[in-house]
Amino acid sequence: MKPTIALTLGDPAGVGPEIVARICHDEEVRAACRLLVIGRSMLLSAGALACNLPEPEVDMVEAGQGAEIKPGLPSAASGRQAGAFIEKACELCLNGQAQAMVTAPISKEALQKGGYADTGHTTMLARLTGVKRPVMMLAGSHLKVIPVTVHVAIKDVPGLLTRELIIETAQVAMADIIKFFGIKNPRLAVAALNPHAGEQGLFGDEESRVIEPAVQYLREKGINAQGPFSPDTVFFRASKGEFDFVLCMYHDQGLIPMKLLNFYDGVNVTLGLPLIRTSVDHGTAYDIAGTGKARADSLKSAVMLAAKMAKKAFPD
Ligand SMILES: NC(=O)c1ccc[n+]([C@@H]2O[C@H](COP(=O)([O-])OP(=O)(O)OC[C@H]3O[C@@H](n4cnc5c(N)ncnc54)[C@H](O)[C@@H]3O)[C@@H](O)[C@H]2O)c1
Ligand SMILES: N[C@H](C(=O)O)[C@H](O)COP(=O)(O)O
Repeated sequence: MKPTIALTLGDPAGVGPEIVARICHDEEVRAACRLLVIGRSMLLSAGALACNLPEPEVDMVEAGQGAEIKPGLPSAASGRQAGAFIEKACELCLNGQAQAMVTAPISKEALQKGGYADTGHTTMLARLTGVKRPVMMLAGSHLKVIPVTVHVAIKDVPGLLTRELIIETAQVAMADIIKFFGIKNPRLAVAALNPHAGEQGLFGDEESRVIEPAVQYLREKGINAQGPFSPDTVFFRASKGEFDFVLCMYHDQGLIPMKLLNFYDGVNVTLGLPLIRTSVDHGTAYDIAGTGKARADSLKSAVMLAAKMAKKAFPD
């Protein structure tokens, strides 16, 4: 049976309604899964109109309160709706009405203006499902990266990086990667924090103090982790096939190379949840919202991957 995918519209002031409308007309997507769009039908219609597409014929679950939304203008109301769509999709996955959820982009600022304390989907879904350590993975055909610290100020990164956090992040990620992606012994490269991996302590000691002991522990536990490697070359090496995944010490360390190589078809996957969630790798693109210019490739990759993961988790 085709898995049902709960697909949220994202922040309604962003490009979400447009890319969702595009996906609803995609034959390959329709063959791989049953889409269940979560949002407001008026928004989906407006997205289709902006893209010059016919009204999508798709199952829909109405969620959120009605509000006046203007493309390109995020607000408390758009954030509130975006949050309600995520809550509904999560609920449908937890009660078995959907086998996976895929999210169109939201703005963390609008979400917070809308009354949510979360810093994005990842932390919101962790809160809703009672998970302590959700793990973000950005997966592209050339590069797959897993940041250890995520939406935090750069000045806070060294203080947040602990041996335990690195170990837990890697263990959660590897467990789900083995389960969903069928890779038996994933080759995990661990990036250093400092230039040239600290150059033997000349430029910082996080490598010897925190990262090396974590890698050592992971290896003792049977995880094929290597490093810490110089951040300036480890992504090149991984992109050429030497490693399957790179564990990164902070958000931009991993997401810059990943988006540079895979912006249009990259997928954001949340690991460690009791449900399957994938998302686009791009943001709300307010600068082009309402113009019909947004590409739906990343959303298509996210839906196709979610369908594949759901088939693995819920075989016929
Ligand atoms: N999955 C998510 O929910 C997610 C992911 C990343 C960023 N965000 C949020 O999005 C907001 C805006 O972030 P940003 O401006 O840094 O990044 P962005 O990805 O929204 O935009 C960066 C540039 O890429 C272009 N772009 C983005 N998506 C595109 C698409 N599908 N087709 C064509 N061009 C596209 C935009 O027009 C813009 O020029 C922020 O609030 C951020 O937190 C959300
Ligand atoms: N760091 C993610 C990215 O750039 O793709 C992103 O902001 C989305 O985060 P959530 O999945 O937590 O909303």
